Amino acid sequence: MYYIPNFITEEEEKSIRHQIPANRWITLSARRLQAHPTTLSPKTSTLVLPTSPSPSSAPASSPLPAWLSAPILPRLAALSLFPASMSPNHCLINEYAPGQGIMAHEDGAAYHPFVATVSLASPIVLEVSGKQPQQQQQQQQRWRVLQEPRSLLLTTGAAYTETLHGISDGVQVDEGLDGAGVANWGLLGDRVVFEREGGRSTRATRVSLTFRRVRRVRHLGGSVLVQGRRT
Ligand SMILES: O=C(O)CCC(=O)C(=O)O
Ligand SMILES: [Fe+2]
Repeated sequence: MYYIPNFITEEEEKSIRHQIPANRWITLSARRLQAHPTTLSPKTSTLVLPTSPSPSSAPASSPLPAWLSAPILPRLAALSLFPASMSPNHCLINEYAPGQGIMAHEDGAAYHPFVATVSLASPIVLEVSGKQPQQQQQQQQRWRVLQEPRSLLLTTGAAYTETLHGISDGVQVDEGLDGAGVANWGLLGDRVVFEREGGRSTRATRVSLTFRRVRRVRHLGGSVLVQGRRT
C-alpha cells in the first residue's frame, strides 16, 4: 500500500464533492454509493461503454467524467505505479455517515490488482487484515490505515490479492490513533489533528472515490448504433 497525504487540494476536494450527482446514489443499509461511468453488468463484471474504442494511436481517453478524472488521473499517472494503458476506467463513490462502514472484503478479480482511493471530507480508519482461514484468525496480521481527507491510498500487489479491508460500523469516534496503532502514522499529512484529541477522531460524513481498472470492457460501437437507427 502507498499512502500520500494532500493528493488533492482543498479547492479540488470541494469542487469534486459539489459535482457528485445527487440523483445517482444507490442507498444500501449502511452507506450509499454510485458508480461511474456506470455499474458493471452483474453476471460478467463487464463495463459496457456506449462509445467506440479510441484508435490505438490516439491518446488514452477516459470514460470517466471530467470532474472525476481531472486532476486525479494525470496525477496518478505521474506516480508511474502502473502503465498508462492501465489507467483507471471506473470509479465507485462511497459515502459513509458517522457510524456507517463496510464489512471486510476484497475487491476481487473483476479489476486489475490496484485501487486508488481518494478520501474526502473526514478521516477514517481502514482495517486491513491477512486472508487467513478461520482457525488461524488469532495469528492474523492486522493493520489500521488512517485515511485523511484529500489523501490517496494506493493498494496493489499482495496488499490487493492477499488481504481484506473494511471500515468498522457502529463507531462514532475512532480511537488509538497514534504511532503504535496506525500503520501509516509516519506518513500522515497532519498528525497534530489527532494528537490534539488524545488519539481520537470523531467521525463526520466521509466520501471515498475508489478508482480501478475494470478488466472486461465492451464498447457499443458505431455499428450497434447504426443498427439501432435502422430498426
Ligand atoms: O471507502 C473506502 O475507502 C473503501 C471502499 C471499498 O472498499 C470499496 O468500494 O470496495
Ligand atoms: Fe473494497
